[in-house]
Amino acid sequence: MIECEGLVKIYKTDDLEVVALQGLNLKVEDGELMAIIGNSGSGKSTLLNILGGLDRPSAGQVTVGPWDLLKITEEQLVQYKRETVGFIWQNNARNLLPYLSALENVEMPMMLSGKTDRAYAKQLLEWVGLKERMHNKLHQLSGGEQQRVAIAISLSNRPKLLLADEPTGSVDTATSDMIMGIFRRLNRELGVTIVIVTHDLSLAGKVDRVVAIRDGLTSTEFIKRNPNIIPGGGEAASSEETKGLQSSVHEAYVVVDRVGRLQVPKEYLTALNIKDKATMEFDGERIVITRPKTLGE
Ligand SMILES: Nc1ncnc2c1ncn2[C@@H]1O[C@H](COP(=O)(O)OP(=O)(O)OP(=O)(O)O)[C@@H](O)[C@H]1O
Repeated sequence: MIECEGLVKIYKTDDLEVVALQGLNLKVEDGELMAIIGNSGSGKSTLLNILGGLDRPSAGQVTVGPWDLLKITEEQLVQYKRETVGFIWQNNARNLLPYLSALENVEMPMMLSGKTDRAYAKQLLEWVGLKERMHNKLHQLSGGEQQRVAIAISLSNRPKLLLADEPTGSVDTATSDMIMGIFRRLNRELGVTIVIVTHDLSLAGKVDRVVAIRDGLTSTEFIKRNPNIIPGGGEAASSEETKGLQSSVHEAYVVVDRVGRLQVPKEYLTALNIKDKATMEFDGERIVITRPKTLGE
């Protein structure tokens, strides 16, 4: 579904250049329910905005299904956003129309693409648990309910890919669990590929795979353990921001890209006082990285 290779995004302001993504690699299979985690400023939203067609990449490769998002024309981008991808933000108020009912809100994007389907709109609201509230105006609904309307809206044009930026960021735990339950059901029953961006580690246990981003690069991957496999290993990629994921649920892997690059967690380097050089040895089974002994110590 998604393939990013060497994806670069540079934001240019008057006298400053920010490299938000610096050659990121990511592959997401059709029908996956996965999360991207990372600290503030790591590039998560930048990546999601690119995948959602809201922002243009600077270089590298990024494809979503048949669409090449680097080469896509403005016209095709409109079609892509309408047909392929659905988007959910943390704060959806700006995307909802308060003077319309929940049902009318869900029908709005259908109308814009000329395919109104009331029965499907109602079904979506039923799926998100708002069957009884569909005729209520938006302002009569709670924040959590509005968030669920937003999920229904994001699915109104039957997208194959759903992108969610901190979808549980401003709701309580019960609502957050409910939203994750809806995602899982949509994923299992409709086969929608879902990518969630979050800094909330507790969401991680509720998805099949987690990819950690650090400094605009994918650094670590956590894949749900097969319960039949006896736990062991998986310590290789732990770091401060992902420590909570070293649970019995996920197995951790450090991401090695096609040319053999990987990221060493900053705290490992600090602990060993490794700055710009290290010694690497292969002992037949392990690759051992140590502080260089010959460099002026
Ligand atoms: N429009 C922009 N112009 C300039 N710099 C930007 C812009 N958008 C993001 N950045 C910078 O790019 C980097 C990555 O930002 P991004 O919003 O993708 O991070 P994030 O991981 O989503 O963070 P958060 O969790 O705080 O939203 C940051 O250094 C940010 O300051």
